[in-house]
Amino acid sequence: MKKTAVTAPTPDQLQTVEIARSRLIEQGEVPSGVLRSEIEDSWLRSVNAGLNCDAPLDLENLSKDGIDDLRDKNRRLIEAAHPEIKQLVEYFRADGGLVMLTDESATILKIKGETRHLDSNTRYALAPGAHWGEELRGTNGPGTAVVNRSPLMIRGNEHFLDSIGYLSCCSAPISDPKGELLGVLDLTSPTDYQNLPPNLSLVQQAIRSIENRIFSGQFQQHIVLSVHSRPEYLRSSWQGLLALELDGHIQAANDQICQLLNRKREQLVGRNLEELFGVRAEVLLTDLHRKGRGQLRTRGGDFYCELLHFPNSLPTAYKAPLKSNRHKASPAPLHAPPLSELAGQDPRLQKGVRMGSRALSHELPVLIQGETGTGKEVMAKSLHLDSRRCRGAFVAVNCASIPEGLIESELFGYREGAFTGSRKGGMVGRLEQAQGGTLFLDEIGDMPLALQARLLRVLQERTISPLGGGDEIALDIAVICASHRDLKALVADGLFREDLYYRLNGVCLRIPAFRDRTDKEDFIRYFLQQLTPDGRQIDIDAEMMAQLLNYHWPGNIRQLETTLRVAIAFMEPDELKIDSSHISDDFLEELSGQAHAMGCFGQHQSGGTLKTSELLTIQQVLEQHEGNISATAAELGISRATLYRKLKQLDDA
Ligand SMILES: Nc1ncnc2c1ncn2[C@@H]1O[C@H](COP(=O)(O)OP(=O)(O)OP(=O)(O)O)[C@@H](O)[C@H]1O
Repeated sequence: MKKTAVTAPTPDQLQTVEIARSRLIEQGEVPSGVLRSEIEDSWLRSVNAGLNCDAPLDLENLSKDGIDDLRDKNRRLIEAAHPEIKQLVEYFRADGGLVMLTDESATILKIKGETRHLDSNTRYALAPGAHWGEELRGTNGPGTAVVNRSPLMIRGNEHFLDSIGYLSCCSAPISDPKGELLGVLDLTSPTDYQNLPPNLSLVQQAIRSIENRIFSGQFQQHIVLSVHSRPEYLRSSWQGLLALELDGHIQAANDQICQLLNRKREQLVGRNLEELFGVRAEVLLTDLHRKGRGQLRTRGGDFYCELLHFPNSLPTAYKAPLKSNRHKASPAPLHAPPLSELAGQDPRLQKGVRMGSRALSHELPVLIQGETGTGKEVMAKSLHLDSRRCRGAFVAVNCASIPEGLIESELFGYREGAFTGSRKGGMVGRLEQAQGGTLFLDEIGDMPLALQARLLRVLQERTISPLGGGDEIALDIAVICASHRDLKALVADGLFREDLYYRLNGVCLRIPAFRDRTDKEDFIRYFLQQLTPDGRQIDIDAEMMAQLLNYHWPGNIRQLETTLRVAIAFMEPDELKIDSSHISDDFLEELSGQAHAMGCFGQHQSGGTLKTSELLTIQQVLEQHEGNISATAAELGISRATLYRKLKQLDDA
């Protein structure tokens, strides 16, 4: 998106527009060099299109069927823009703001906000299905933004038509990941010149969030990285985005990353990560899975990056064993291994899934605890598919990733007036979406305290009343929660409500860290088979297997998955055994580094490899948290006292 410098007009400038307008009306010509250049160009185009300033507004809008077709065609855009439109409408309601979304030809798809100040002709012309192309309505926010392909504001009588001279617009184009125009977001309000520049910034920020959402949605089958030169902007609306193939080829880049790297999109797309940043994809991915954050180096400076999305890895072979009629009534097919396969041969996991399954059948909530990447969400899905609610929806909510201000409406929904079947103007919350099925609250430890009280009430009373009032709805859902943080420790620190903890904790399942599973070798072979796309029978060389079994896997199954997928990708079609040539140098170094460390520890310790690997993990997590004891203890799921005790062992070792 091009940058635009905008300021509020001075009284002189406003008078200049008046004079230019008189010239246009009286002499039929646009004076040169008097108006802002984008307005002058647009007025000229309007005159050349044969328009007059007093042309009528009440042109024919699209029929209802036409509007439905248009909305169908633009469904992805409408859904992606929904949260920002809602926020802007709420923010500007008191100022008489109207927020509209148009398609790429400036036809209105959606318009929300205050219309009381509009005259009836304008109200008719500002409705879904009305076309605001510049050739029809002259200079106007959406129409001119479509022509200019850049954000702009149009102040009062800079509009070409006299009849809308009492309005001002802030408009900005929305583009897809290839840079193609999708539509325009526009904020129209009664003329208030002083506030226009900040309003335009808000619209531009909303556009960035919408484009990022479209980007992530479109590249579900790819690796998506969030990139920025400053870590605090990762995962924000300012983030740069790159979509990659597993081998590091860049499939798409958003506007922000082009600006950050000072490159055109075509200089990024189609090239390999290694060419641009000197790092191979598998090395970066290993790093990202291990540390959560990586670095990309360029001559112009270093950039931080985080993994936003890794493609859903469960291949078809993995999805097959589910009973055939389970998904019939599900809103979307859900894939997860059957409980027996999920538990493998590990007795603790086997007991865990038995208890979880029993708890759900007795309508008890299930709490799943385990380090990141151990498979908490997979376990929740498998439990759901094994339960009597398997035909209902499985609705997952990540409490850590929804902004605090939105989590309440996301969970409980809201309504405009009472609900009838149509949900116009309202939103069905995630709790209600899970009706008849299972609600999975991931990272429950990150839920804000105020909302914890509301959730507790819902779980006790089994009813919800969406924001905005209306009838209560009786809930028939199973609830599974998960957290990698030790909820008991959070309760002790006053960060999690004790009553909610006991309410959620019908049964607590602890998924062991991968390093602690007793069936590691079997699982690695089983998983390898599931991940091999073409059904080849791939095996692992004995030395390599020994190293994998000794490794401490801080990223657990998620990290194992990346390692295996990368290894498979680097095998020649006729190769059938994974050895060190298929593993990145970086990871090999880490594997052998650990082997060395294990050897050293082994000489001094009688506790054996489990103990050693535990200490190594502690050391690593401690480093990640820069020595912060509380954070390390929370991540490891142990108390601070236990951590101190274990650190003493580390010193003694
Ligand atoms: N038993 C399993 N079989 C196959 N794949 C699994 C299994 N467990 C986990 N995975 C894979 O490992 C990855 C991480 O799993 P999942 O997201 O369920 O972990 P998590 O514990 O919920 O992680 P986080 O705490 O980071 O949210 C996923 O890609 C998932 O497909």
